[in-house]
Amino acid sequence: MLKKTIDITKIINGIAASEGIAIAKAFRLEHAELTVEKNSIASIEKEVLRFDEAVAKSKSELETIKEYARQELGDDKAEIFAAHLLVLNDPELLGPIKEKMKTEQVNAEYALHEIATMFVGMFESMDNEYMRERASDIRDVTNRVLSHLLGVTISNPSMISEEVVIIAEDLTPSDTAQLNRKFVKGFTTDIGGRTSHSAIMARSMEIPAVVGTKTVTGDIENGVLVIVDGLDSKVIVNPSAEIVKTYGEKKAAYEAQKAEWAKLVNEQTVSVDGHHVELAANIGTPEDVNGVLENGGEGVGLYRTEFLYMGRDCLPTEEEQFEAYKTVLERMKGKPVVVRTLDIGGDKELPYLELPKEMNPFLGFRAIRLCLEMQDMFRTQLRALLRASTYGNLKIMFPMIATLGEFRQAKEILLEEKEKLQVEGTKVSDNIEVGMMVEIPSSAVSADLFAKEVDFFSIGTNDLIQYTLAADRMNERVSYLYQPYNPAILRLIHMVIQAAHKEGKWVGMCGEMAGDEIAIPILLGLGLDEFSMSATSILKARSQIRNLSKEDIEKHIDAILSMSTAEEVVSFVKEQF
Ligand SMILES: C=C(OP(=O)(O)O)C(=O)O
Ligand SMILES: [Mg+2]
Repeated sequence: MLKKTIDITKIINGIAASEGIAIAKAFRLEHAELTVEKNSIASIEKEVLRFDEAVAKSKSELETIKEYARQELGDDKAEIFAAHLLVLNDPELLGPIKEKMKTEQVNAEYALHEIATMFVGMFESMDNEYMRERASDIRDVTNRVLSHLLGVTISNPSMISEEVVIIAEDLTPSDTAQLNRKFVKGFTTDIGGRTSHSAIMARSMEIPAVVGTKTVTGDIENGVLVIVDGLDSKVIVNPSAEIVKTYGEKKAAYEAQKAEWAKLVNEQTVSVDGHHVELAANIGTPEDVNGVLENGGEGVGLYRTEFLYMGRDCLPTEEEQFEAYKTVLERMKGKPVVVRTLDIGGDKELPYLELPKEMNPFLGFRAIRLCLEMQDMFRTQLRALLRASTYGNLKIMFPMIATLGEFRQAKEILLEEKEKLQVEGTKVSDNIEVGMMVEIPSSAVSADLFAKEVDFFSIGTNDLIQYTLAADRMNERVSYLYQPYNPAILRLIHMVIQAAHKEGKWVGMCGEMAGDEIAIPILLGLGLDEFSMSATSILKARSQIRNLSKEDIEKHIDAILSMSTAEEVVSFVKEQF
């Protein structure tokens, strides 16, 4: 409900979900009130039929939206609706609803609402962001069925035919897929985070978006002028003519800059003084390769394979995994693809493994520790990888290596599976590099020992920072300690690169720090060989590196490594480079 009319300029802060600036009139996307009452039913057969009809209508609508999404957004985005259709075919959801109708003699709306609320609550309470996001899928699908039962029309954002900024509590995946880029210039929501479906889709559609503002629907009326600043995480309501002018300039400058970056799509990443580094992308699914190619990625620096294992109720088979790895390798056409073996645990749970709850999951039974114990699962993944290795330039890396013993054991298992495959007559590439993530301080400190045995390192700063400063990467209350430029982190990175180069090995970085504007000059100066980041950051990073001189930065490296605080490092980099 709208709280008040605003006619003065107001700035609302949120989370930048998609870069860029949008200036247009507000369009409130309101979802119809779906009020559910509990009634007793005389003829259960008729009520079940009414429910089945509502499900059928919802399916047919979803088929239409899926087709629209396929044409406008591509196959991978249309897959979301294929997933919604699966929900509507899922006996684990439909069964309990019908059961409730029958046993309690209640109306379909009530039974649907009760069971859906139970499932949504269950997913939302999971300690895992990916699973929590699935709650919104279930809510989306079941609301569609409910609207048919209640005879209420739900909003249809594809009908928008003038330039607008969408204001919504949240955008469901079906809302987002229906957005026409020609008219929808940006959007802003009360809830959501950077990894919600709507945020991911906004980035792939390149629609500027600020999510998680908490208040936009309470603060913005239809038709009011709104600026969505997806560069600085702000929404400006009722801007003055002067602010509109300033933002018009900021938007033009950003677009001109993007057009400049786009010219670099087929260029090499070479510094002013001729030093080449590789800019690679982090991916989670084979579909993500589209973004890597569109943004001129020189390789895949981190394929997070755990997504293959998530959002399902059993382990993926060797064949399923083989197909996924083969697709990525083939589509990258001989460019390096670093596949990380299963990194489950911590914030990434697999409910079907039914592992006991731990006091400190980030310090617990996760990643390589789990794989070395659950060897059947690990060997299946390694076999799929080895079989796929002949389709491209595969490199395998193990996550969360704390001791040399773990690396040796993991490599040993890999070699055993390779030998078995060869005995069976299956071809396996002979040039697979085997490396490890450096994300635990023990491996960074002892990098000289590891460097003798690995083919490469990839520094995982997301975890390395949390373990070095003992600050949970998910806990906002200790986020002040999550400091990429802390002297301890820079010194560890320096040690790892020095140790690897001494043994003639290459070093990459696949933590978020690799795509960070402040970190890039320092990492270049420290000698990092490969920077792996989200695909949409590649062109910007390439442009930055092409304007830096490695030799120049090297002259300042000792000074940077001697600085006492992260703040000192930041102001020095801003001033110098
Ligand atoms: C890249 C990393 O791995 P993840 O974010 O998947 O833990 C890291 O820890 O830096
Ligand atoms: Mg990690």
